[in-house]
Parts: sequence; structure tokens; C-alpha cells
Amino acid sequence: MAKEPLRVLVTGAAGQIGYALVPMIARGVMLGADQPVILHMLDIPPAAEALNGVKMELVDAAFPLLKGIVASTDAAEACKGVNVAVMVGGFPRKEGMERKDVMAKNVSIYKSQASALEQHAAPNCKVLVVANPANTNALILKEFAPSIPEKNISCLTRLDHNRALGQISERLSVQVSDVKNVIIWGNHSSSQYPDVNHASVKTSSGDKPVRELVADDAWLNGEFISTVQQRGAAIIKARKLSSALSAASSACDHIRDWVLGTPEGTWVSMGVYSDGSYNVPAGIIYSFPVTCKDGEWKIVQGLPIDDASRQKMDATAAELVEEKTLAYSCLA
Ligand SMILES: NC(=O)C1=CN([C@@H]2O[C@H](COP(=O)(O)OP(=O)(O)OC[C@H]3O[C@@H](n4cnc5c(N)ncnc54)[C@H](O)[C@@H]3O)[C@@H](O)[C@H]2O)C=CC1
Ligand SMILES: O=C([O-])CC(=O)C(=O)O
Repeated sequence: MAKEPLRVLVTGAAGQIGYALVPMIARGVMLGADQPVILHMLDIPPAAEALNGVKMELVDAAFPLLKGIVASTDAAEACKGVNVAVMVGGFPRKEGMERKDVMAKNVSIYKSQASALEQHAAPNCKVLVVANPANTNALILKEFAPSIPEKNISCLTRLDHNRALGQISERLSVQVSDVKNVIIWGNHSSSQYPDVNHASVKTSSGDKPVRELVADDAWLNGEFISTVQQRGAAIIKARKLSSALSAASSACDHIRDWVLGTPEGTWVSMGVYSDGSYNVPAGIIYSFPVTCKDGEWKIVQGLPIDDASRQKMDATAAELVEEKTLAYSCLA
């Protein structure tokens, strides 16, 4: 029997990630090739005409799984009954703006959209925040939507995770699909810690540790980490625009694994509300290694952490604690 359609909200749908993301969702990349969807797209009034253009293109593409489109500049209407919410809408940094100015704009957007989701989304709606500062926007959304369970609110660090897989695959000339279990710890910012200490590569003689195969700790502890940390900036330099297709694809990976489960023996990175695991301060949204089953994520426990990793994990946590304080001062 055909499945009932799921309603998927994309905010900032007239922007560049939105433009890459909505056709992926309508093709079944996010929720599966047998899962019909109704797309809800939200943007702000100045983008209404562009949003309507995206809607026209979705109609023209005649996606068999796409059972309806809601395109709106009204948050309450856009959030109505949504099962999945991908929050891409936000205010990008403009020339001359301080970090605090960007933070102020975005946290107030996430505060008001928290209320719209809380009041209008379907019960058990899963929320993924993509817009920067992604971890702190997700935290604000969580704080101002107290009736949404905290386990349902996450932020995107899967792009960083996929970037780390990509770098290892290039370095070893192996298929990216044979590399697994890298970890992104912390913030989706240049303080993040891409960790390969538990990562492995599938070979003809079984899984082998990435450290053993690369056999170059100086590269793994230096250039590899900074390349992943700085990849967003490198894309902006090359394209004069920030990552869009890779961000959209990673957002699909994030939701797909969360809803449909991670493969046996594989974990992924998700920004989730810290419960104090690995001595990360509770009360921030921090990227951890997680496995997913039956629509629930669980932090992978018990991984040994060496001193060098500890320092990097603590530094990115400290940045998130500072961002939290800054965000609250913007809302005061
Ligand atoms: N977490 C991650 O891995 C990544 C995050 N990003 C972030 O994603 C966000 C979106 O990036 P792009 O699509 O390239 O930006 P964009 O500027 O092309 O699109 C943003 C869209 O959001 C809309 N918007 C602004 N305020 C809104 C509101 N209150 N409600 C609904 N929509 C609103 C804008 O009108 C625009 O259409 C940025 O914050 C960017 O920094 C980008 C790449 C990766
Ligand atoms: O750096 C940016 O503004 C875009 C971003 O988050 C990324 O590409 O990781």
C-alpha cells in the first residue's frame, strides 16, 4: 500500500541551499524512494516572487513523489502539520557586520520560528537547523520551543563529516563509501574537531584503521584537520558563494539516517543537545558521533579520547558556551 505523504518544511527555500535541496527532497533522496512528500517552503516577503518561481519549477519538474506544495511568507502557515523541518533561512553576514550583529539577527529569527514550530508542527516533528551559527540557532530554537522534545532538535555537522570522509578518500585513493566512522566534535565553525582516531577503511582484507593506512600523523593532525575546518571558507573563495549542493546533500543524509537508521557498525556526526557525554558541558548543541535506529539518535559511548583530542574537544565546547552567552545577550 502507498505510504501517506510526509510534510517537509524548508525555510529560506528561495535561497541557494533551498534551490538545491527542494528537488532532492522531491526525488526521495531525503526520505526514501517510496515516501511521498508535501513540500512546505518558507521565505520572507522580499523573496516571495523568487519563492513562487521555485514553486513553478517544482511543478514543471513533475516529480512523481511530490504530492503538494505550500509556498508561503507566513511562518504559521508554512509550519502547519510538518513532520520534518529543515531550517535554512537566515541572515547572511554582510560587509562591515560584526559577528554579534549576525548573531543578533539570526537568534531573533530562530526565537520566533521556535514558537511557530511549537504551535503548528506535527507532534514529534524532527528539526534540523542548517543556518549559521547552526549550533546556537538550534539551541535558541530548543530554548524557545519547550514543548518540542530536545531529542527532536539538531543541527547540521554532517557536511563537515562528509568533508572529512572526502579528504581521507582522496588521500588514500579509495572509494568514499569505503571510509567510515570519522567524527566531527563540537561547533560547525572553524573550531570544530575532525577526529580520525576511530575511523576505518574497508579493504579486501577487512577494515583497517585510517591512521595505519595514511601512515602520516603530521598530515592527519595538521593539514587534514585545517582543510576540513576551513573548507567552507575555501568554497566561498572559489565560488564567491557558500557551499550549497554539498550542504543540501548532507542535510538529506542527516535526515535520512535519523529517520531510516544508520547502517550496522557505522556512526555519523550530528549536532545534538549535550547530556554531558564525554565531559562536554550539558546545555549546548554539540556535534557528537551518533547511531540512529527507529527514528532516534544515540550518542556513541565509550570511545577512548587522548589528550590532544581532549584539548580540541574542550576548545570547541568553550566557543559554544561563549556563543550561548552572546546569543542570550542579543535577546536581552
Ligand atoms: N551548517 C552547514 O553545514 C551550512 C550552513 N550554511 C548556512 O545556511 C544558511 C543559508 O545559506 P544559503 O542558502 O547559501 O543563503 P541564501 O542567502 O542564499 O539563502 C537564505 C534564504 O533565507 C531567507 N531568509 C532570511 N530570513 C528568513 C526568515 N526569517 N525566514 C525564512 N527565510 C528567511 C532569505 O530570504 C534567503 O532566501 C546560511 O546561514 C549559511 O551560512 C551554509 C552552508 C553549510
Ligand atoms: O562558511 C559558511 O558560511 C558556509 C558554511 O557553513 C560551510 O560551508 O560550512
